[in-house]
Amino acid sequence: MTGYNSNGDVATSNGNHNNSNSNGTNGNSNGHSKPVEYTAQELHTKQLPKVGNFKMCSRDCCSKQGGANNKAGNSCLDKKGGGGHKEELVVPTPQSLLDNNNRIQCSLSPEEVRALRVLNEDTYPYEVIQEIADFIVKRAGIRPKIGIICGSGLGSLADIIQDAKVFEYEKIPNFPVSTVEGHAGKLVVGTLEGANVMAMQGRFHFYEGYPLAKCSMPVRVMKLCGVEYLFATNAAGGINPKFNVGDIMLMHDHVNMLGFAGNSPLQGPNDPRFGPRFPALVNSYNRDLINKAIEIGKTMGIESNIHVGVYSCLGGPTYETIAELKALRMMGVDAVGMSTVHEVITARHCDMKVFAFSLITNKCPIEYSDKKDEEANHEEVMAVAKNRQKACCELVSRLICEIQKGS
Ligand SMILES: O=P(O)(O)O[C@@H]1C[C@H](O)[C@@H](CO)O1
Ligand SMILES: Nc1nc2[nH]cnc2c(=O)[nH]1
Repeated sequence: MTGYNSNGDVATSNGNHNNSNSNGTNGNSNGHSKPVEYTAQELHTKQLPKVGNFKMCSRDCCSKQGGANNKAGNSCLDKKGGGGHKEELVVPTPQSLLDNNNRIQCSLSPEEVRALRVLNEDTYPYEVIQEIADFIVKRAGIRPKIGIICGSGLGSLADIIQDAKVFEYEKIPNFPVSTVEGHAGKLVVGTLEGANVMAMQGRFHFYEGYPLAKCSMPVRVMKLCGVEYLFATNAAGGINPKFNVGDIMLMHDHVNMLGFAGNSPLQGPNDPRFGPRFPALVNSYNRDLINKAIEIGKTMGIESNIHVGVYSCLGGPTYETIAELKALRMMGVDAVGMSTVHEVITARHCDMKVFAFSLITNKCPIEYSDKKDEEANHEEVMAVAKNRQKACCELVSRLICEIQKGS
């Protein structure tokens, strides 16, 4: 189980379950095999053994032996030979964790309980975010000024960072894990064009099962690390008929479809140390940076591939129906995706300057058709992103260079 000591070092997170025996169990004295220990992150991911390997230990079975309260150690598991479940990893049922007074038998340390609580809460307390930021800054040895979130297939934006210190999400205490192809799950801290930067190679999406506050929690980590500018990038479908595959749309506004449905990364109690209860979102996208990016596009000779437009985030993971795409177009949306908006809201809430762009990876159809090749798919999204990574990297680094010149 993950815990971390006062130095902020991860105590146990190497994925080795040293306490386990060859069955993957580590029997304890109350008659139940204590399951192999997992880090908080592992509990949340696919790394757990298949359920097929488990044998559930029922209350009936164990109550004959004294149940979870049986301190004598003579449960079904401990029987040598006949009758016991010894051959298989046994996971206690919820009922079997209760003692005779229906109280939960719990042998977790306070750190383990805290890690599990953080894992299960929708929002992160300020103190936990501060701890994550301290963990990163201490190990990176620098305070980043610019935060970059790499969109699907755009992880190479982080590969151009110099003197990079790389943190796997799984090794950062209380950090979620990336589950989507094209999102490596690494935080890269270093320098770019002389600026201290940190980049997320992999973001968190609502459709992965994370609540929005968790999806955008790293933006708050960035803030507490010292980040002033957020660069958010994404792969998106082009709804504006003038957009072509491979074009770049600089975001100047968004339509928050998840917000229309009553979902916000700022839901829940507001912590004024981050920002106000009711933040305004007009002028969320920094005009100065948009204008600079347009100028950079001209000098790169790609002005005809650069647009300024409105992005909308849907929950995903499905791509849109024709009726949805028509509705979005009527609302003034130019490009549609499954991310970024909640990150921008979180960044504006804590007063970061925001620059964001969409790489148009597919043209969204607006007429019904039987043509399979007009349907969006993630392989195409990734392939287009790979093709355009050079232009995206150049745009980002030249814009950072401009920021550096002005500071
Ligand atoms: O993380 P982004 O928004 O770049 O990824 C987009 C949206 C989905 O995650 C995926 C669909 O292909 O690409
Ligand atoms: N929602 C959505 N996300 C995308 N990401 C890349 N392309 C698309 C798309 O067409 N729709």
